[in-house]
Amino acid sequence: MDSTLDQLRTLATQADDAGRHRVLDGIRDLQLQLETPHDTLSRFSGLHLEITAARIGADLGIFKILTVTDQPLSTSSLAEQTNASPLVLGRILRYLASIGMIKEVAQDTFSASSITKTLSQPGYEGGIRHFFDNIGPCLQAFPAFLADTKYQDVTNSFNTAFQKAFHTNETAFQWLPKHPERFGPLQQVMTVQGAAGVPWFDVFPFEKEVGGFTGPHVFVDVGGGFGHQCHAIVGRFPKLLEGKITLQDLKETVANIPPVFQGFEKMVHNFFTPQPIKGAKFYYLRNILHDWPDDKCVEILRGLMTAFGTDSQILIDEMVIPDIGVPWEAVTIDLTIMASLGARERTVAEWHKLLDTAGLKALRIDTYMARRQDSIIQAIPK
Ligand SMILES: C[S@@+](CC[C@H](N)C(=O)[O-])C[C@H]1O[C@@H](n2cnc3c(N)ncnc32)[C@H](O)[C@@H]1O
Repeated sequence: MDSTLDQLRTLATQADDAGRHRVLDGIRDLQLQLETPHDTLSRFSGLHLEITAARIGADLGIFKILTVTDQPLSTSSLAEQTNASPLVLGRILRYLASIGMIKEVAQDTFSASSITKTLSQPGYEGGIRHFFDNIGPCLQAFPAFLADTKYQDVTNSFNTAFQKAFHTNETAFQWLPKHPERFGPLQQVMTVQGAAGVPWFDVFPFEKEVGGFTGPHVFVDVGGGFGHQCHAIVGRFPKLLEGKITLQDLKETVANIPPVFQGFEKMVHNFFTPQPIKGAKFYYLRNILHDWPDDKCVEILRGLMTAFGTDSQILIDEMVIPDIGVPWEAVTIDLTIMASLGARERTVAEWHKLLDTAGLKALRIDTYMARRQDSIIQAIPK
């Protein structure tokens, strides 16, 4: 048995990303096939608890303490550092160890696993808080929301499970910025979302497409969050981009950008108003259109087109989901944004239709992450 597991581990660690996922998917399928009804029920019983315990671990700073210390710590030492009762903490620690978030190395003694180290970083801690605090209540409200609305398509960002969960008439992106303890984690997790794998500008021929463009604005990251994409691309193409790259987002985002993200101008801009930077080469939208139903996407795209010069184009950085066999990560996001935003992930046909309605056409689609079909859609006027 151990040697079979070792073989699988070797196979996964030596494979490329697609191969590693094939191993992971195989293990997942096998696990489901081997489950008894009791196992299925046990798995269900832990679904909410896993993210709840992660949230408690993050609140107490357990992941950071174990990562920074980088050596085994006893429950009593962790209790002292966190001001938690050793009795409560001990039970939480043994649960976290049982699901691999930390490692149990001896009785009442714990150390950091690779997952602990991941969860100690701001982006992933943001993920814990975002999924627990923002997404959790939406998913709790989702079944009743769908029943109330007779299971009709959810295409109105003012009428989703979000409004039911948070007792508001505002959209998520109107309400969340007024609640920094919830909006900050959303922005943090965006900085690491899709961070694995090849950057998009290694696949899309960025340098060639800039060509002989001489205007003052090469790249505008519209709704770019904390500017992690601006930071990455100016680092790769400093000569092309220094002084010619701008991040735009809501004022609550721009005011809180961590200093680690730098090398670009910052501008407060609401993308439902006309674009103030005229004639840029690229207007870049990453994970923006998947947050909105079609009519709102058309508004955003048309707002950008008011600023177009002769060389301007829009780069849409999104999933292009297949018609069949959509990977579970992609459908997870699809249902999450349906519940919280009234939005959707789109197939290639749906992208073409959306662009056509806005008066655009796709010149090319470059897929840079095969598994989720994360792609750059290069769009120009029809
Ligand atoms: C899903 S996040 C994507 C962030 C970033 N582009 C990325 O891919 O990591 C959506 C972003 O849109 C911003 N946003 C939402 N409504 C906006 C608006 N009306 N104008 C400008 N930005 C907005 C949010 O603040 C957030 O940064």
